[in-house]
Amino acid sequence: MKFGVVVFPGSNCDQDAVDTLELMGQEVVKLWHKDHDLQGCDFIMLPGGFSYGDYLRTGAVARFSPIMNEVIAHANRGGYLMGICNGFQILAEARLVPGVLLRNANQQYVCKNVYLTPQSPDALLTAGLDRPAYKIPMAHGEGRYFADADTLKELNDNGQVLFRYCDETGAITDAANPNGSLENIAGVTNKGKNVFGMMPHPERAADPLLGNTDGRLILDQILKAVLV
Ligand SMILES: NC(=O)CC[C@H](N)C(=O)O
Repeated sequence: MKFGVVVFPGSNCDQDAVDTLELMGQEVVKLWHKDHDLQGCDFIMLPGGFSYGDYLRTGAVARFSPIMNEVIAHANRGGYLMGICNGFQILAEARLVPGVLLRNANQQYVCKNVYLTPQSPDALLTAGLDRPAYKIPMAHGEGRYFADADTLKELNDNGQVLFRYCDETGAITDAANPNGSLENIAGVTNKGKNVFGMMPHPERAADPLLGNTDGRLILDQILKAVLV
């Protein structure tokens, strides 16, 4: 599987994503936001950062970058696409996943480790995860997931919630919700389950040198797509 990591002006987790995917033994190229060529990549990753300085709303400008035409076409063809943090914000702005990311409830940028419990029984990213909780770092100011009641019902009914914030035992509590996200939602997928968005950063917890490899356990799930 060939991976492409899109670089927008203001991306700052693109190299973390590349390093992690290389650590996982994958072929990976960077894709410049002004290009129109996905270079034959099977899996596109939108990395974290502050694309276009987070002006207007996070992800609102990047969503109109030239390469997004091809990224959207790729997703609409059923191609795999994942957005992490700012990448998730861009996916939401592009309406490739349901819902929006609002300013954190405490109005602050929050940077800390959180626990995530996998929810979707049949999404590529979560179906094979068997632990109650994974420790993953988060770092954002606009990560409060929100969707209207109908959308929320649809997400729950279709198994489109990927992760919820929880405590270290996997219990989904208000105290474990770091940003006021609706129903502790930390990540969602689209109806076709080929587009994944999550706020915390698995790629920052994937190298043993960094002392936490829970993120690697999550990202390894992607590789199952090559085996089927
Ligand atoms: N690490 C990130 O991608 C977070 C930055 C993001 N633009 C924010 O909400 O603050």
